[in-house]
Amino acid sequence: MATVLDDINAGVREDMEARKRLVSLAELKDLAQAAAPARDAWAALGGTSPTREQLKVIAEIKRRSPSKGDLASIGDPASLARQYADGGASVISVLTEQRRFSGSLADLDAVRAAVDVPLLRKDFTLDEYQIWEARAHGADLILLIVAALSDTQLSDFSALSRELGMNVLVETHTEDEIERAVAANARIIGVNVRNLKTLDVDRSVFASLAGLIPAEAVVVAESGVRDADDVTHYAASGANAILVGEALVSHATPRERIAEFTAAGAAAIAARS
Ligand SMILES: O=C(O)c1ccccc1NCC(=O)[C@H](O)[C@H](O)COP(=O)(O)O
Repeated sequence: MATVLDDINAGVREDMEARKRLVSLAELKDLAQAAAPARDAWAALGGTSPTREQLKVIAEIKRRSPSKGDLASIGDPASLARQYADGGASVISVLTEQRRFSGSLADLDAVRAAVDVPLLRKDFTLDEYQIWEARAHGADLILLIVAALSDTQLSDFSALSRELGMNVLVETHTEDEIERAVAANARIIGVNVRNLKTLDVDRSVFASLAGLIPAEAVVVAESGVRDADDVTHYAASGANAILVGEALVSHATPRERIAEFTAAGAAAIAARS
């Protein structure tokens, strides 16, 4: 039986084929080569810090989702991105998937023009075309979901992203997926506590898997942050960064919310050492 992730990916493929008819790969390559160099998301997430005593926040621009429906209208993604940057977000994640999340590459362009913070193009990457597209639109980091890719795709897509100067967030949800991420030499590894095949959220998944990730990698806890207590739980369990969508887009003052999460994370990291 097809999973939620299979259905999403089928729509992503169809939409990508339509874009390919409008913008050829050759044109995208020209645009990517003309773009300003990618910003260093690895450093922004503390990858170069020997102590990693701060919890980094990846703040997501997310209008709707398969699990929750409409979250926020976000008429001006650039304005939201500026609030995220002012609050201290280390990376801004822009969901560009259209059918299920109401995102677009236009959102990525608007956010790129508004902030200097490294940007994650958050999409379901299934083809090298999307990697060129991400770079052409100013992304610095792309998402690879292990559950959706073969080992060959994982390593080929990672290699292409690196050639283009971008970093890769490799998303996992099981022990086996972490092994595959590590085998692909991933250095930013996310554990998504949302099972993308069923949409169940189980925050305990993070603590049970984080310890399997090598110490050199930046460890990202993805999804399910509701409040500072969840941040404390992830940071105490080994997170170097958190990826937060709903709790920011549905909050009246996302800037303050990010500062609150950063403080909660730093306190938990200090307590763990
Ligand atoms: O959010 C969903 O319902 C979803 C469903 C299927 C595939 C992916 C999905 N979300 C992508 C994400 O990973 C989240 O947007 C991200 O981790 C932030 O999650 P949250 O803070 O819980 O909004």
